[in-house]
Amino acid sequence: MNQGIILKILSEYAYVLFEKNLYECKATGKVRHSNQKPTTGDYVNFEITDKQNFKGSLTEILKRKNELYRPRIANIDQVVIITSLREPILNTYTLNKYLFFLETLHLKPILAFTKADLTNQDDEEILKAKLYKTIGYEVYLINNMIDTDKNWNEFLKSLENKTSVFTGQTGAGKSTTLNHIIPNVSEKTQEISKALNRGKHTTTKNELFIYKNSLIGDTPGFSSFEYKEITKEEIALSINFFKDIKCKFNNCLHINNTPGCKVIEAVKNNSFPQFIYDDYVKIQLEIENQRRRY
Ligand SMILES: Nc1nc2c(ncn2[C@@H]2O[C@H](COP(=O)(O)OP(=O)(O)OP(=O)(O)O)[C@@H](O)[C@H]2O)c(=O)[nH]1
Ligand SMILES: [Zn+2]
Repeated sequence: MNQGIILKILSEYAYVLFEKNLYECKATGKVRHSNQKPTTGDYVNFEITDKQNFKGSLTEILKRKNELYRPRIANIDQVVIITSLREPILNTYTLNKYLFFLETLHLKPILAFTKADLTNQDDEEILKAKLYKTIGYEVYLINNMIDTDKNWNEFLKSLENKTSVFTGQTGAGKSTTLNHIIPNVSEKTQEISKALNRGKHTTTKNELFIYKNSLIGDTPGFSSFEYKEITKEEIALSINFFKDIKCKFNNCLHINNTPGCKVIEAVKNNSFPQFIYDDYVKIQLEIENQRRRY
């Protein structure tokens, strides 16, 4: 019995990483009949059935610590939200939407701002990006046009020994950043596929790539937010920086000028960024309007 991790699923096969090799595994009846479907990121027990051709059979899916549904990836340590500072210009509303969504799922967000080379130090976008640091997030300003610099090395460090998933808007630089971390990532994947005799490499939308002791998943972004299942209260209660402000009202949504609300006070006396608060209010309204439609 061996323990490995599923890097991708293609038709009825799960590709399991074990001791630096990828094994093409089929699920045994026991797994097929359980109500758990093998998922990218799953830790699994499997038996090697053909050592030479790297084939095996899955015998058990181990308990998941968490799971994203779109894309389907399990056991995520952190989600890197990739946002461009320029081209397209910083859109904090989309960023904050991702951020709040992750907080309600209790997934750790990391903020990577790309295209730093297209900005100047005192640009509004840079100042905004840096404000996220002051409210407790890990923030990295990235330039993919040069090989490496201090910021880049720090960003790489944040990925060590973890399973990270990249997400972000179209054009933000997800693929470029992944290729910067793992040069020729698609060719490398192809080599593994060749060893498995599967001829042509097929990419899937939820695949984990290997970087040293880490795994990284590039996703097309949470294409549609599942805000439908999230309540206004859940968001208000999940956001870590609001927890730190400690509003004295238990079920406060921190909106509508609620008298005595500590969050609103923090915004008024500039100890909390106004632009993030404004996006928060917008998102709360959006959820309210969504509800009305049902
Ligand atoms: N100047 C500059 N351009 C960058 C940087 N990072 C990415 N780009 C460019 O931004 C464009 C979009 O990058 P992609 O990596 O394709 O973006 P993506 O997020 O994968 O986009 P989708 O595949 O549509 O989701 C490309 O032309 C990249 O060369 C950067 O740090 N600086
Ligand atoms: Zn409040």
